[in-house]
Amino acid sequence: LILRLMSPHIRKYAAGGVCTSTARLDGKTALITGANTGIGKETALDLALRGARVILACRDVEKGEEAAAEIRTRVGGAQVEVRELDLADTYSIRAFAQKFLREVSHLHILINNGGVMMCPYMKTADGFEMHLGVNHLGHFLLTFLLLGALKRSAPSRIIVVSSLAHYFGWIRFHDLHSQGSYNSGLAYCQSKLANVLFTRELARRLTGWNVTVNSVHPGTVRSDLVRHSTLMSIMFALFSMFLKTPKEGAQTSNYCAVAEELESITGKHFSDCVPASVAPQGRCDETARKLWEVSCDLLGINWN
Ligand SMILES: NC(=O)c1ccc[n+]([C@@H]2O[C@H](COP(=O)([O-])OP(=O)(O)OC[C@H]3O[C@@H](n4cnc5c(N)ncnc54)[C@H](OP(=O)(O)O)[C@@H]3O)[C@@H](O)[C@H]2O)c1
Repeated sequence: LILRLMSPHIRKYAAGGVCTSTARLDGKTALITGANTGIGKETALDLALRGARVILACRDVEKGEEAAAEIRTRVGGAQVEVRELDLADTYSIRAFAQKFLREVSHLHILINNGGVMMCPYMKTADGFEMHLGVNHLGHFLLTFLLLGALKRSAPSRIIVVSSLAHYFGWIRFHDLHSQGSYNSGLAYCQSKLANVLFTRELARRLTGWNVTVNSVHPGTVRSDLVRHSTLMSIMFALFSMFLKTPKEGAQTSNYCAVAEELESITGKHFSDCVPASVAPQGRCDETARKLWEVSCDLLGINWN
């Protein structure tokens, strides 16, 4: 009863920051990974409402088309399309990028949103541990392949959806793929720390290109992300009142994608639509550079 009475206040507190920018995106192209559900779908909806051409990059095209249809019914004249992208397969990422560059060519907003959390030990098609492979390496390769389009379209923005969980992670260079020991929670945290370090190093390398990159923590959001963990699913169900809705969770990504005052802000971390602190291990340039080199080696790319 007490919780029920307090519910509106709890919800107001849990909702967090709101993106108040009214910026329009007519003529701009935005690409969002993992956009068929959760935070990604709401981010796509917001960008479509602002007039952008929105590309939903999804591993399951059918689910992507359902999300696109929903966006079209909510936004008259929405320019939304679905393209297949499996972040757990570098072949799929390369095929996606090749087709994208051939058919779309310009890209003003890239939102690296798709992700997995606390899944049982699994490997990607290329043999990478799943969290590292999807959440970090998949987006690392995608960004590398699309960077030319982002530079051509500048000013452009990259948003990396990380998490507060990066605070609990460290990069286990000696056992990056958790072959020695595996803890699904730590594997998730490592991948989210990798997102923050990637953002830091990429921002440094993009100086002068008018392409910004920032990472975000969306808040704790009611979504399917916890599907692999029974414990987390129960906790999320019990405390759902304290969690953000996906729409609320999308606010910080939207803010970083459109806010006029962020035009030249890069290499930062945001939460609730304001700058947020980064864990000490996420501020280490040496680790960021080493992770960059290791990622390039794993993916067989030369990104100087
Ligand atoms: N929810 C939270 O509390 C929270 C907190 C902090 C950070 N985040 C981050 O926010 C982002 C979005 O999470 P969410 O809460 O919206 O979760 P979600 O509802 O589970 O959405 C995740 C999206 O990623 C996609 N995805 C998973 N594996 C993929 C792959 N191999 N290739 C392409 N797409 C793939 C999923 O596709 P399918 O539908 O096909 O599985 C889905 O579209 C994630 O990066 C997550 O780490 C979430």
